[in-house]
Amino acid sequence: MSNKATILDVQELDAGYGRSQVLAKVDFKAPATGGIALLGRNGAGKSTLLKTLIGEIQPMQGTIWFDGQNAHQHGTEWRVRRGMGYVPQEQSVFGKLTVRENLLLGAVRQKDKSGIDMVLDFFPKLGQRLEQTAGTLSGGERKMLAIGRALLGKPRLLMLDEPTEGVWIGVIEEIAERLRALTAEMSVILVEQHVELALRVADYAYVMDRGTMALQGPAGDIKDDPRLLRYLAP
Ligand SMILES: Nc1ncnc2c1ncn2[C@@H]1O[C@H](COP(=O)(O)OP(=O)(O)OP(=O)(O)O)[C@@H](O)[C@H]1O
Repeated sequence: MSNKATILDVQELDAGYGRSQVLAKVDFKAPATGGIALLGRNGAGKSTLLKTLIGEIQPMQGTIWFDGQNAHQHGTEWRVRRGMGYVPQEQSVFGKLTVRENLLLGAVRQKDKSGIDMVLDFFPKLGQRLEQTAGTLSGGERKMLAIGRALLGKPRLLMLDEPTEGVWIGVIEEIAERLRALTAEMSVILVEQHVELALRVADYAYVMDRGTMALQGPAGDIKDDPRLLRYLAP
């Protein structure tokens, strides 16, 4: 990785569910700005890693340094306040509330609501749907709304778990372009099944295999690495 300032530094992380260990000795870093792709076949441990980083899962071992502080002593709220943003894989919008109401909830801690205009500039499609309930949006629009809400928290590290899952190809490109733009301003960690797209958005990539980090390097190198296909094969 380049010598840009590091915002996230994960060392020898073990984590899992109850007694079942999923992650083993995971080392992972993210710079203050730039895109990181997190790849690997189904079940490799990508979502588990993001959930551990945001504090939904307590690590069994290892350290998570975020912004120079040991996040271990702190829960999800501290991490979000300190600048972590997280868009989970599962639906993360309120279906019965309108687009506007969903965004207002994302900005609830801010006195200044101008962040909402910034999100609408960023995803103009949402502006056309402001009074529509989120449950009536297309899959792609819902993903945009979830990303928009996360952006309202003014994250410095944005973690996205499969933001293009179930989204129509035309909208996938729009989301990818937006995420690429965000990498200039913040650290973006992207878990994706669309490998080619992820490697376009990201500058650097990690590939997981059965709970371990199997491969890492600049996105351009990983794209051409013959081992990539092996780690992605079902
Ligand atoms: N809540 C849970 N309780 C127990 N085991 C779980 C739980 N969630 C995930 N696992 C297991 O942890 C392992 C890693 O799952 P994880 O969701 O992190 O993989 P992933 O790489 O994100 O896969 P996908 O691409 O399918 O989302 C899998 O074996 C999975 O069955």
